[in-house]
Order: sequence, then C-alpha cells, then structure tokens
Amino acid sequence: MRFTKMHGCGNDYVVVEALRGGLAERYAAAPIDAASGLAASMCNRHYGVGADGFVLILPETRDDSDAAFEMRMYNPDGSYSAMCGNALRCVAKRLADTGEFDGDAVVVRTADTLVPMRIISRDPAGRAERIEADLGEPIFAPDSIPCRLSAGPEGDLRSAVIEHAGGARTATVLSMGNPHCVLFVDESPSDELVTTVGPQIETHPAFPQRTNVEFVQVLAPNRLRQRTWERGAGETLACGSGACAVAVAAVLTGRTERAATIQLSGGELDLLWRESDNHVVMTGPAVEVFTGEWSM
Ligand SMILES: N[C@@H](CCC[C@H](N)C(=O)O)C(=O)O
Repeated sequence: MRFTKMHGCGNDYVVVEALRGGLAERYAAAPIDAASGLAASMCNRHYGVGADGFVLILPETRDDSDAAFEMRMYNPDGSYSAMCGNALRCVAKRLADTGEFDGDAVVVRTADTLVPMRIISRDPAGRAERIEADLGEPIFAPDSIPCRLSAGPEGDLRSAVIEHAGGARTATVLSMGNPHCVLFVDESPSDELVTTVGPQIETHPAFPQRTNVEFVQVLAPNRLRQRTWERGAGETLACGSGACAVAVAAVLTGRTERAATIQLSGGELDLLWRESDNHVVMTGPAVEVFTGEWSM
C-alpha cells in the first residue's frame, strides 16, 4: 500500500489515497473503525512510519453531497476524529498535486462537514503550497460539543470553570466538528503546564468523548501563541482545528480581533472568524515529505 508522509506546520500525517481499486473497495463502504488498527500501526514512531495521524482519502459515496472526496482521519491511538484542519490542507495539496481536480478549488467532506478549500499559492513546479480551508461555523451547544458542563448566561461555554487535579481553571469550550477546550494563560505555555494539565483535561469527566486542549497566550490583538495537547495524540507541533477554536475563543472573550495569526510550535496559521457568515477560515501551508510503501 502506497502512502505519502505530509505535514502542516509540523503536525504530521500518513496519507493514503483509497480513491479506486482494492483500497477504495475495502474502506469506502466499511465502518469507520475498519482502519483503526492500521492507523495505530502506521502512526507508531518506533514500529511504524510515525505520525500524529493517519488519513484516508476516499471517493465521495453520498449521493446528495457537493464534495468529490471524503477524508477520514485517525489519531495514533486508533480513534477517529470527525475534523482535522491540518490534515485537510494536506489532502487538498495531495489531490491538487496528483491532478485529481481541475483549478484551485475543491470540496472535501469529513464526517457531516463539507469543507471548501482553495489553493492560495503554488511553487514554480505548480505544486500547492498554501491552502485556505473553510471549516464552517463553530458549535457552542454543550450537548453537541459534547461537554457535560452547563452553558453560562451567554448561552455558551465561553467562561466554563473546570476543576481538575491541579485546581480550577476557566476555559472556553467549543467544537469545530471536534471538541476543544481553550485555556488562556498570561505567559508562554510551559512544558509542565501542557504535559500535566493537558492529559487531565483531555480525559476529564466533563468531556464524554475526551477533548483537545489548547494553551494560549495573547501576544497582540491579532497575534496569539498556541500549544496543543491533542486527544488521542499527546502534544503536537500544531493543531488546525484547535487554531480555529482558539481564534473564536479569543474573539468571544474580547481578547483579539476576528483576523489573527496564530503562532504554533511548528509554524504559523492565519485565521479569520468571518462576520458575514459566521464561518472560520484557516490559511496555512501543507508539505509533502516523502512517499513510501507499507506491507500489509
Ligand atoms: N491536529 C488536528 C486535529 C486532529 C484530531 C484531534 N486529535 C481529535 O481527536 O479531535 C488538526 O489539525 O485539526
């Protein structure tokens, strides 16, 4: 089975195209968890390829969909995630570079979300470099995140108090198709904070499906520093859906403007929470590292 190793701001993925032939037959109609074991094996950094996630690109099989492709993304522990911002940009790049669509625009479905994407810039050989992805509207209803905490007076979880082993913290909790718990801190988030509080909140009983945890320092009204403890992966160098959640949380709590650049450990992403349609749009790089073959 051929695969492509890719990354977005250092958030790295094993990407497998299952668009036709045996792979498409094996996975397109199969239950989501059919690829969980393969994902865990390939993501393993000692016994596999090593990655923060495993991505399958499938043909769209829903009749009523505007998408031509489906993305399924799995964490290194084999769990499926309905959203993954950095992987989506990698998928758009791979599809563009292999001539699977014409022009600069493509729509990819992940779970029930249609994500329109656009190639913003290409290298001299015509390969996609920067990609814009519209992740749609943020989700605030606690049951839909899902989060067991009750909404505050504003009807959302912008100032939720989460009690954990190390104390109590105020967080903004929302979904971008996957759950995020955003914690603002006064100083650059430390290793100790991320690796101690991250796993405590990931598995906190308030989150029945666990959560991703973002630690964020505001640097300016249009610039933030983010570190992420990811559900099913541990700390990663970047999280695209997390950056979208951070941009929304920062606006909701009056910390930044709607357009902001987020500085992640592995690179930068430009974010816009658009006023006109409430959509969150992320722009950033996608990079191919190497291709390989996996014996099945
Ligand atoms: N790094 C990703 C998110 C990957 C999925 C996440 N760990 C989850 O389980 O929700 C991104 O760039 O969005």
